Order: sequence, then structure tokens, then C-alpha cells
Amino acid sequence: MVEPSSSQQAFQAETPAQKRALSYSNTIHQLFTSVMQQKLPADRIIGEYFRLHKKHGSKDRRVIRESLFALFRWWGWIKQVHTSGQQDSSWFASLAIVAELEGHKWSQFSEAWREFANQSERFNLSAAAQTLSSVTDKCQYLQQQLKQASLTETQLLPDWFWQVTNVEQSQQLAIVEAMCSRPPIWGRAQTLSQQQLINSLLKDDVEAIASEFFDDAVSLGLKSINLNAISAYQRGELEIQDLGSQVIGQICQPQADENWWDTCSGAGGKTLQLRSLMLKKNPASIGSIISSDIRRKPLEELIKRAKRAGFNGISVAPWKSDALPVKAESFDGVLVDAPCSCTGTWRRNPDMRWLDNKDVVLAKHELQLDILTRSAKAVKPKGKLVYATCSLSPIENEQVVNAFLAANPEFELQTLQHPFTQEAVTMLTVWPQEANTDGMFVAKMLKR
Ligand SMILES: C[S@@+](CC[C@H](N)C(=O)[O-])C[C@H]1O[C@@H](n2cnc3c(N)ncnc32)[C@H](O)[C@@H]1O
Repeated sequence: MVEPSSSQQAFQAETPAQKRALSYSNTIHQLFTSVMQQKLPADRIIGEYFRLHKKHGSKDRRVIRESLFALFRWWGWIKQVHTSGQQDSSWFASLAIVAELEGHKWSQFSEAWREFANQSERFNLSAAAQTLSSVTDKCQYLQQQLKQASLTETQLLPDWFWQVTNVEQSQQLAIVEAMCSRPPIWGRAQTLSQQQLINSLLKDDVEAIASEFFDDAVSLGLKSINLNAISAYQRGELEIQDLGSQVIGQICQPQADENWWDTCSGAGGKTLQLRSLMLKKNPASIGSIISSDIRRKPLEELIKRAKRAGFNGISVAPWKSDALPVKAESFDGVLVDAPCSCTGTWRRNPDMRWLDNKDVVLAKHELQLDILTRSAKAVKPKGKLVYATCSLSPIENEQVVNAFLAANPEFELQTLQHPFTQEAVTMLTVWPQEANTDGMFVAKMLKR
């Protein structure tokens, strides 16, 4: 971590709000610099900071966290303002601008940041005259504030994102709009019905809304929640899983008596969904799932989560995509949720779009194809093979599936109905703007 700079001496803070605004600014600058220099996720840096600095109350944490994430969300524009890296007038301008762009409620602090910025001749910032709801409104507001800048909406995502995604121009604005807002927290009713879960959450003062797309999905809104204070979570009746990610289990459509292999299960978000879907079809389901991953820790976490839900039928088999850890040609279904660039999760991690570069998309193609090819050997005749990623790039998606199919003609693509748009497709990309989710990709193949 870098030491906070002594901006207090350079900028005149007289009122209590100005003093507080300077103190927040120091902390946010320290965290921002750490993320950029160490190239580590902002979530991790901020989590570690709050663990070590217990003095911050919940309001302080909110101002610091939301301002930090906002800087990354709007960095495509802000980097044209804050060019020095120092805690100078351009830094205060950046803080004031992102508070305005996000409509943050702490106007006493954003006013102070604006006053500090305006002490320099470079800036003459004013608050927005009205609520800025669209990215285009925001672009126009900022362009008026910064006459020398040349701003466009597509700058809010790195150039290389547009190069690796083949997005039609008519769709670009909708994608930027989604990528510059946060999706809600999505949950899944794991052992209860959707309505039973909503009723149970209400008792813990959490208002959940039923998803119109899946009868076990609920939106828990945008406010951060303390899961440990929610009884449905403690009893394993609720799992947190983005709605885009839930598409994958729905496409797998496991039958109650099937056996599945989840080859890159991580901590088992999708394993648990598969088992829940089996048990909802038949509470006496004799189906089973074997979950594998290169990392052992998440597999331990998966066992705990399965126990919390009271799920039988789940076991783990670590592997590192070498020799099969399971019996060949023995599974009704194999799910390959492959490691990828995670560009589809940028709404929740806006810093990653600036920390990563094009290489993250180009680097995993061979590994993805290798994992898919090896995993496919476990599918039995007439069995299903599902390939998924949370990438929005055809390089990690369609190109991997096409290369696999060319070398493995015994598999054929199945036509799918996109659950949000109802389109019939063979390769399904969930775009974040379709249903307020993360982005995902899925293709389902059948073994002849
Ligand atoms: C997209 S994540 C899986 C997320 C998980 N399925 C879920 O729903 O929460 C990809 C996983 O692949 C694992 N992985 C990476 N390389 C691997 C390899 N060579 N063999 C097996 N698993 C691997 C990672 O550890 C990571 O947990």
C-alpha cells in the first residue's frame, strides 16, 4: 500500500464536511493506487484494507467503496481527467465527477471535492442540473464540464473489448449502458419454492422479487446484504447465483435420475443448481453429480455448501485436466464451465476491464479446448456435453466449440431456446442487458 499523500496542506479544508471529504479522498486514493499498481482486484484490496482498519463505520465504508468502484466504472472517461496519478485538483475533479455520474447521495462531500478541484484554473465544475439517467446524458454532462476532452460512450470499455467481441454497432450503447451499472444480487430457491423463499426472506427484512424467467430465481436488489443474518441462507434454502449463471443449469436440464460430471466446478455454484433441479423434479431423486476442479479449497467449500442444503448425491474428485478422474463414457451429462477471461462479470468487477488486457481473452483458447476434449470422453452414448464460460468473446466461446466439433464428429450441437429473448440458437450468449445479469455463454452438444 502507498502512504496517503499530505493533501491536507495543499487544499484548504475549513468545514467539517471538507475535512471529512479530504480524509475520504486520502483513503480512496491510497486504495485506487494500490489496485492500479499491484494489478489486484479492487474487491480484494478493499477487503484487506477494511480488515486492517476497523476505525471506519458503515457509512465511511460505503462512501469509500462506492467511490472507488465508481472510479473504475467511469475510468474510460476519468483517465482523460486524472492524468497525473497524484492527489491533485484533477483527482478531486475525478471524485466529484463520479459522484455526479452515479448520483451519489453524499453531496456534502462531492461539493467539497468540487470546491477543491475548482481551486485550480483547470476546472470550473458544476453539479448536474438534472438527474443523469442514461450513459448518453452522462456523456453530454461531462463533455460540458470538460471542454477539451473528446468523450464517447464506447470509451467506457477498453478498445480491446470491442476488438474481441464482434458486437454490432447498433448494440454497443446497450452493452455500455449495462456494463456501467450494477446488476442486482440474484438468488436461487434451493430447497423451497420461489414463493416460500420470498416469504422467508421477508421475515429477515429482505425484499426479494420473483424472476419472470425461472421459477426458482429471485432478485435480492442492489443493497449489499449480510448473508449470515439470513436464516434461509444459513439453512441452505437460498444460494446466491447470478441469473445469467443460472441459465447454464437450466440448459443442462438434468433429469432426476441422471448422473452428471461438473468438470470445473469451483465451489459448486452450478453443481448445487443441478442437484436442486434434480430434486425439484423428484424429491426421491437417485441422480448424482461428481464435481472436479484443479483447486482443492473450492471443492471443500462445495462439500460444506452441499451439507448446508442437506443434499446427498454430490461427491468430489480433484483433477487438473489430465487423466480422467472418473469412468470414461459413463455420464448422462458433463458440464464444462471452463476457466476464461470473465469479461461477462465486469459489471460486478469494473476494475478488471482496466487491469486486464487482450491477452486474457487470447491466452486460454488451447486450455479450454483441451479441457473440453478430455471432459467429453466421460460422456456416454446419447449423453449431453455442455460447454459454458462467463466470457463474451467468440474466441473463448464459438471458436472453441467449433474446433471441438471439427475434431469430434460424434458430437452434434443442439438447438436451444434463449430463455430471455426466446430466440432459437445453437450457441447462446447471454448479454448483460437482456435480463440485468452477468454475461455468459453456453452450447449444448449431444453424443450420437
Ligand atoms: C468459471 S470457473 C468455475 C465456476 C463454477 N463452475 C461455479 O459455478 O461456481 C472455472 C474453474 O475452472 C478451474 N480450472 C482452471 N483450470 C483447470 C484445469 N486445468 N482443470 C480443471 N479445472 C480447472 C478453476 O479453478 C475454476 O474454479
